[in-house]
Amino acid sequence: MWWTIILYTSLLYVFYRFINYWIIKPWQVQRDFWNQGIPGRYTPIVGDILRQRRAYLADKPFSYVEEASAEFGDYYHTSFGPLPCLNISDPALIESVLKTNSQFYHKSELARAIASTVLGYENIVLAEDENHTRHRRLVNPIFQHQNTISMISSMVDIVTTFLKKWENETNDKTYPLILDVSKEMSNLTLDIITGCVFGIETMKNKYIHDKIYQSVKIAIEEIEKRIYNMIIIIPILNQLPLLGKRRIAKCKHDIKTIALQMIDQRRQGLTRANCKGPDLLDLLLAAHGEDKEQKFTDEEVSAEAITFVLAGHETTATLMTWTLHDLVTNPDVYQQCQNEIDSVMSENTELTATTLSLLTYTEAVLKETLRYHQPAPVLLRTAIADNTIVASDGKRIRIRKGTDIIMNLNILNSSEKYWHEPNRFNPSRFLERYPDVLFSFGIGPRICIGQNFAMLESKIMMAILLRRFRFELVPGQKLVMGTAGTIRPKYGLSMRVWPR
Ligand code: HEM
Repeated sequence: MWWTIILYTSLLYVFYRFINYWIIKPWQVQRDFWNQGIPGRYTPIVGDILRQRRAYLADKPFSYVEEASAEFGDYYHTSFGPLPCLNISDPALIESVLKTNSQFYHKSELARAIASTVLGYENIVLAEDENHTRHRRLVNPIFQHQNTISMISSMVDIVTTFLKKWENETNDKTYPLILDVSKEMSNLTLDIITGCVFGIETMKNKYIHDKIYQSVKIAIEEIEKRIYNMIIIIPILNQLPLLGKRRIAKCKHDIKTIALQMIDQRRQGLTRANCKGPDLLDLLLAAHGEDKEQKFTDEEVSAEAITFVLAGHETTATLMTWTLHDLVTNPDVYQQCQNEIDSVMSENTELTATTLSLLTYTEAVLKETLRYHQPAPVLLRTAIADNTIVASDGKRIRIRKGTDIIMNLNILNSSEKYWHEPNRFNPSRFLERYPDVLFSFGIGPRICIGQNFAMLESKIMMAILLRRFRFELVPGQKLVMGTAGTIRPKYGLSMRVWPR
């Protein structure tokens, strides 16, 4: 008798949890938004997933967001599966979530599910509250100006070595190389970030190099698959040890084992940095707060080092890929950028902080690409407490605990309200001032910690690439933006590359 009661009560509870998660809670949040006069739409259970999937399969991945923004404006509610969301592209709202009200928000479950599969939770990207403050306090000094500047010569070495392959294959100047520059930039930026984290000499060890390469690539591929087939958001299913999850776990294990070995070797003095100053591993090992006892453990150093590799690799590769695309499709801008690089650099000019500081137009080209082809187009948060955010038009929006916020930076970056001629690729707009509505690196306490590093390495790559090669688009190719975290072209980007 008692067992029957317990069984039925448990089943009833599970049923209630199920209905609450899939129907009641999403409906309550949507109703609350409607009552506040926020436009939007609600499709029970699936939400916008099918729309997104259709757009993705039609190779127009952002069309559904563009259509929704055109229909509803800069803020509207939808749902992603059962998760209730507020979509925003209004700069004041984005600033409220990321900066002024940041204490009420955590990384969203979706972002955590994606990042934690490889990174785990003990790292700067996923740490929250005081734990995040501690990570940030320890990591901030690592990316100080003098540290990144001392890595210039290493970055130049890595780029030069990488381009030897291209040079060897383009000896005959009558034929160009046909390259998928998206893949090339992905490999090049992985070389740079792993070289700056673990040391160039260490990365010359073929076993270590290939192991890290394969693990990073396979892990990213598998995560992309889990995002596209939605497994990552379906409770229980996302916990099952399916093949993809097991492959990611193996990559995570392999990278961590290598990272811990390298930390051990560095501590014993068996390896050393090849930069003019310390590399990122040295800096992580030496990082400490005001109280010298407050240091990272080896496990944390390893997690942070892997975080730098993953956070700094695809993002920068995407920036470089689209910069080359935007240059070849805007010949006047290309010419002006080329002229600047040629005037600053002769064949034997050493790239230093001073030479790089002269490349102001090149820097503007990179910033305009960040606007025009925002590498990470969407930022995600979940409200951990009820709070109110305020839009540019003065509208106050009450956010219920548990609501997801989807920040569509690409919609903001192409809005006529905030940008003059947004559909024109015009780097000159960045020569005057840095507009305060460009959030390509985020804003607030979680702003990208590697942004100066990213700009520095991108400028170096631009200077060397354009000095040595001329790029042309291969006509007739299908160019589609990716959607798995960054907009790296889904089918690659083919270019003819001529030696100069
Ligand atoms: C063009 C290149 C890059 C872009 C567009 C970019 C973009 C971003 C954005 C938008 C965020 C904030 C995410 C959020 O608020 O949810 C972020 C955070 C972060 N980025 Fe980058 N990033 C780039 C390069 C790098 C590089 C090179 C590194 C490391 C070497 C790096 C390390 C990080 C880390 C560790 C965080 C987390 C910071 C925190 O939560 O406190 N990023 N990045």
